[in-house]
Parts: sequence; C-alpha cells; structure tokens
Amino acid sequence: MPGTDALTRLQSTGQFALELEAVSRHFGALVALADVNMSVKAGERRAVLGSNGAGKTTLFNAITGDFPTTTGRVRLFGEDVTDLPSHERIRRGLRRTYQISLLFNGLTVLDNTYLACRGVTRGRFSLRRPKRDDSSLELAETLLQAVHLDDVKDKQVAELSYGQQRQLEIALALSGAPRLILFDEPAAGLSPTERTLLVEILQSLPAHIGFIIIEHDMDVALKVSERVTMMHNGRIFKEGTPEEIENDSEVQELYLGQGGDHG
Ligand SMILES: Nc1ncnc2c1ncn2[C@@H]1O[C@H](COP(=O)(O)OP(=O)(O)OP(=O)(O)O)[C@@H](O)[C@H]1O
Repeated sequence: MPGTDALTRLQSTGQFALELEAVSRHFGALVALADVNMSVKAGERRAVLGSNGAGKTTLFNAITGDFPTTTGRVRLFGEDVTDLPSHERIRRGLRRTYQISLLFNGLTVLDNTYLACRGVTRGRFSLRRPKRDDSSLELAETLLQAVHLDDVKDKQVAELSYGQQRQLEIALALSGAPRLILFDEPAAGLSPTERTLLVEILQSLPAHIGFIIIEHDMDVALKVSERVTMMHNGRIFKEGTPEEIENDSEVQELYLGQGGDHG
C-alpha cells in the first residue's frame, strides 16, 4: 500500500500523462526496477538515459503493461491502470515503438500505415482494399507526410532503407490519437543524416502528444526532450533539464567511469 503522500499524489488530476508510484520489477533475485517514482506532464517530452541493464526497457514494459509490476502503481492521464492489460492502456492513448521492427515487409508503406489507422479506429484489422474516400486513408497519407515518407508511400517496406523503416514505425505510433508515445531507441542504427531527420520529425510532432524516449545517442536525446531522467541499477539516479544533466558532474563521472559506454 502506498503511504499518505503517495495516495495524495495518486488522487491527483489528469494533468500528468504518466505517474509511477514506487514501481518495482523483480526477476527472481534480480531487481530490474527499484521503487521508481516518476511523473511526466501531459504533452511533455522526456528522455530516459542510462547504461546497459539500467532498467530502461523494463520501465517501458511496466508503463505499457507488457510485464506486470512486482509492486507499485501506474497512472495514465489521472487513471490508475496498474491492473489493466496493454490493449486497455492503448485505448487510453498510449503507444510504443520497439527496438525490433513490427512492419509488414511485403506490403507498401501506405498499406502498413492504413492498416494501423484502421486497426485503431475500428478496433480490429480489416484487409478490405482501401477506397479513395476512406478517412483512414487520408489520415495515413497525413501521417506519412509528418514522417517525410510521402514520396515513397507506394514502395514495399522491404525496399525502404533502415532509417525509413524507423520513420514508418513513428507514423504507425501516431495512428489513432496517441497522447503519450514511448520511443525505444529510435536513433539506433541510423546514419548521421537520418538522425538529423529523426530529430526534426520528433520536434515537429503536435504539441499535445507527449513522449518518453529511451536513447543512447545523448545528442538526439537532449535535443528532443524538455526533461531527462537518468537511470542506474534500476533506480532513478538524476532528473533535470537537458542542460542540468549535461553539466552534472555525477552524470559525467558515471558515464566516463564506464569507459564511454553510454548504452
Ligand atoms: N525477462 C527478463 N528476465 C530476467 N531478467 C531480465 C528480463 N528483462 C530484463 N532483465 C534484467 O533486468 C535488468 C534491466 O534490464 P533492461 O532491459 O530493463 O535494461 P536497459 O536499461 O533497457 O538496458 P539496455 O540499454 O541494454 O537495453 C538487466 O539486468 C536485465 O538482464
């Protein structure tokens, strides 16, 4: 049971997109997340940094409900979702991208996006051929413009570069009125040019869409976020503005102490 302060915070308004209250996740004897408290405002852009095994992916799994938490409460937009399955959290506006690709390689870019739009709006997938007047098709085209893929919309996904596939994953995450998106290392494997484009795409997302980004590229993470949470050994080690984190001597020590292993 959370204490009085925790309960007061749990009963707070929906001004927060996300509130984590003493969230822990154990794997046997291993504590992957230990008593994590974290609040992200609606529309806020937050980076989560930390070395390998710091608990970043486990944190995402706790937020999405992909793994149950061992202890603690998770609140989305003022509502306690700790006991709700992933699809119920998605219905409340939560989206996630993965480090592995979940795209349909044999379909076109537009078809992939269209299916995602229909899948969310109708609650299930339909393989009906799109008609020109379909609002899902219009939405899909708009999303592809937002991620700079409109000129390759008729190509098969398998023909896209790796960077373009990552851009498409962002378009899919944008389908169906998301309010909070979790991006899991979107810059991984991208060229410098593709990273610049990624930063531009993330910075141009509509203001009401908040996100949390796990990113090993400090430069990308600090450019697209308003606040940064540093994790270490399953705990929150530091939180602050990008400037505060960049200039923090303990953060520098931790990173340098790992021989430059930022990820
Ligand atoms: N399903 C699992 N079973 C057992 N241990 C796990 C499982 N998932 C994660 N862990 C362990 O929990 C700890 C945190 O892992 P996690 O993947 O959350 O770290 P991370 O910060 O995302 O690391 P990376 O940057 O390498 O992705 C690690 O010690 C990891 O080995």
